[in-house]
Amino acid sequence: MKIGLIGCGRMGGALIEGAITAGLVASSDVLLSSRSKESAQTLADKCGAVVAENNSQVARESDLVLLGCKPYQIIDILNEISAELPGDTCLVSVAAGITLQSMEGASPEGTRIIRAMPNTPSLIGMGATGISKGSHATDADIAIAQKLLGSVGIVLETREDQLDAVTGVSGSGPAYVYTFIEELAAQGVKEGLDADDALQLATQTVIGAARMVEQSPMSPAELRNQVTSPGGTTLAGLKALTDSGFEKSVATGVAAAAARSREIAAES
Ligand SMILES: NC(=O)C1=CN([C@@H]2O[C@H](COP(=O)(O)OP(=O)(O)OC[C@H]3O[C@@H](n4cnc5c(N)ncnc54)[C@H](OP(=O)(O)O)[C@@H]3O)[C@@H](O)[C@H]2O)C=CC1
Ligand SMILES: O=C(O)[C@@H]1CCC=N1
Repeated sequence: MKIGLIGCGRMGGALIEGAITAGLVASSDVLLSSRSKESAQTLADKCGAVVAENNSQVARESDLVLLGCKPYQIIDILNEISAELPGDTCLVSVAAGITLQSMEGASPEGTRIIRAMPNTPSLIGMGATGISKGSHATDADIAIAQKLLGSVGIVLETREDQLDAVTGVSGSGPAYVYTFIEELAAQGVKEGLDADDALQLATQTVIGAARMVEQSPMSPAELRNQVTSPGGTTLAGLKALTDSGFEKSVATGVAAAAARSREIAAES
């Protein structure tokens, strides 16, 4: 199978590197194109893939084309490559908010399209992705997309109308977690820790707690209870967090990202 990537940025690059590293595709069977030759060449130097002349060559010569460009570029790129698609190509888009219907409308009749919402921990094989099937895509296409995206993390198939929620939770989620780690460490410094120590402690705490949720049979609420002694420090910390709107902040953050995803869909 030949895989093409149009748009050699962070997300597309991570997915292609993951697929090659996992042995899903040989690097010589991966074709790359980007707006600038430099981006495509930089990725090719890292993973051994081949730089194409342009987007059209990628469309012509690939069995599966991964669209790794920004949401506002997707429809223009589909218009640019449509005439070159051989007819049995499967397209996989990672663009936030760009619906299957709008992509199908800008592609030749019958084009098989999968819409995906990955996240940047895919760069280290720890991604979380939601995927949805377009009206012409087959179960075999979903299986290939599961393998491609599964080479860099977990993949859940969802309804397309759930992808805005996926974006709010896991697509944008890493940024919320980075902010949390930053704040945890910053206050640790104010409480007397050295900056390096505070960042290490905050980071390991988030990794450890996430692993506990993943590996323990207990719910997050039960795990929280285990940390919280009556009259102790955690209770004091949790009360202050709630009083200053922590849960509400997280909820409004997720809702705003999901709403923005719906807004991009309405604009496209
Ligand atoms: N970053 C994230 O956390 C996530 C991003 N996404 C989605 O992934 C997509 C890419 O985002 P991200 O990787 O962050 O962005 P980047 O800016 O890193 O990558 C976008 C790439 O598209 C290329 N590009 C622009 N115009 C064209 C064109 N006309 N033809 C071919 N390539 C083009 C750019 O090329 P060049 O470098 O040569 O200028 C760039 O490399 C977006 O649609 C986003 O919604 C989805 C989930 C998470
Ligand atoms: O911010 C964005 O639009 C992209 C999509 C999800 C994460 N980053």
